[in-house]
Amino acid sequence: MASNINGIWWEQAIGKKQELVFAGLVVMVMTLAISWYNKTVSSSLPPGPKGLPIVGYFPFLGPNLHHEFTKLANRYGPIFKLYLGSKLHVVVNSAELAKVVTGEQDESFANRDPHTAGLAASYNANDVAWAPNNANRRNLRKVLVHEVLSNVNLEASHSYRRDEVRKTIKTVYNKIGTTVDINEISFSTVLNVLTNIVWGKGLVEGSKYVNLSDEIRKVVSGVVEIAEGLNVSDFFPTLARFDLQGVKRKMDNQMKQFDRIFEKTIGERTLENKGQVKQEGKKDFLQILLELKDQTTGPSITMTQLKALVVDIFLGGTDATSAMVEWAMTEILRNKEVMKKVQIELEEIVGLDNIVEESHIPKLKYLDAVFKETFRLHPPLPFLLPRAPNKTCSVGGYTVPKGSTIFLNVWAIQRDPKYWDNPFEFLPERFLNNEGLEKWDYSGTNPKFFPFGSGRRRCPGIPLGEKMMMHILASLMHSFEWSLPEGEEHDLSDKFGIAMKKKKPLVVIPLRRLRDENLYM
Ligand code: HEM
Repeated sequence: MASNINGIWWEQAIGKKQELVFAGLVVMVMTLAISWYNKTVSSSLPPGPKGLPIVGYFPFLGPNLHHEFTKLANRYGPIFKLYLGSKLHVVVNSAELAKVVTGEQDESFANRDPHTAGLAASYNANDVAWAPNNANRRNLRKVLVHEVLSNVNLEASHSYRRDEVRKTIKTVYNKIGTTVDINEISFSTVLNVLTNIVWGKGLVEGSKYVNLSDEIRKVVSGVVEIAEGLNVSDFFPTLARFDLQGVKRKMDNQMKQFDRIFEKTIGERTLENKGQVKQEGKKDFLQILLELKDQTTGPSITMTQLKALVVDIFLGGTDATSAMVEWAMTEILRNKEVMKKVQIELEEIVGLDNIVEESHIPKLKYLDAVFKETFRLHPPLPFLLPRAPNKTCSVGGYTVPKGSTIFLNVWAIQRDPKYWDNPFEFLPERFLNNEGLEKWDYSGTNPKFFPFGSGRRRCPGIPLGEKMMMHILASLMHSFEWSLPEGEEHDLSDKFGIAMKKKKPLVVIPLRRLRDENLYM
């Protein structure tokens, strides 16, 4: 019995030993596999600067990320990586590789990884800009492009844009001889245009007309200010739930203000619509969206998507459009030859006894080239909106892991001497002379020039943005002569943000240009 027990014990001991050896072998193989994986995968990651433990490359970066990344591109080449906190970022700096990301592999790269502020400002990515590339987003984008921003709707809403531009010209006329902040007046004009296009006549509370633009201006400015701040949680996702800097809390508060405006306007409109037969013809965006929400056949949207889409329109439309008017005007005023050509074109196409109408815009070829050259040198989103691949991909022979943050450095590409002669000179003619040889438009099909993005995530607001910025700038240049206050000089310094703006705002003095005073009324 004892020997039997001993035998069993021995067999068990041998069995245990074999298990231990086996377990040891498994651990060894796994360790080797992990180290092999780490070695091969990390060595196949793009090159890039080494950072510090935990914080990564953060401490070495200045506030103007587009300048910093372009310096790194000169050192590490067309694609480089860097860790910011614990997150891997990959920066693409050549037209060839941008084409791979937004063309050949666009489907994999068409996702976003929204930061805390973006998520809170988009009703949890229920919008177009921050949503992952799923069926909901594709449906909503179709609604935005084909239903809301269709040619017919844009045409139907042209009087809103005309009225607001006329009001701005009148305001500037009343300030003749004094200073005008170009970004400020452009931002107001765009915001008023968008408020009118979205809400039509606005809101009547009791018997009082409520000016929605003022309320929306406060919220849009608040949202932009919060989103522009650096949020540590975005770079250390494990800390996100603590909301250390209160970014989520502050953004949620701003969004409550948006929501309050929505509740009031949607409530009032729903009451108005009750019992009314659906009207065809001129409708504001709110009406179009409410009808889609109630639609039982064809494309439809939820109430949350409706609100998120309206927020996208305000946030996407205002800052970038007004920044572009300011940059373009700065470049015109500091390049006397360009200014002369812009004025001659306006005299020929519009005439000094007339005001600029939207119908003139397609004929203003030189001004169009001025805008393109301005977009080349001062793209308002120098890295577009960051993307995040939904699977591990290979770009330029390097591994780009799933979920990493991708910056497409359009700022560097559009100034690269490899693609552009005299890249730092402001030469609108380059967009005219090459006609027929190269396609220059905002569609993103030319990988050397894609300030509105490219591929599935390209900006859907191009037709509206283009109409607004051309109309505002053409009207300002046609109606007034402009000069800097005495002793001031033009300054091209920029400041990275939601939209890249001038560091020093363009503040200039208008003088009357048109003969007939009535044209300013
Ligand atoms: C001059 C004015 C504008 C500029 C420079 C601009 C620029 C951009 C850029 C660079 C992107 C990112 C594209 C990418 O990641 O590939 C974008 C996306 C977007 N823009 Fe614009 N935009 C302008 C006007 C507008 C307007 C007027 C609207 C709305 C009516 C709008 C709505 C959007 C939306 C919803 C997205 C997200 C698209 C997506 O992720 O699928 N933008 N815009």
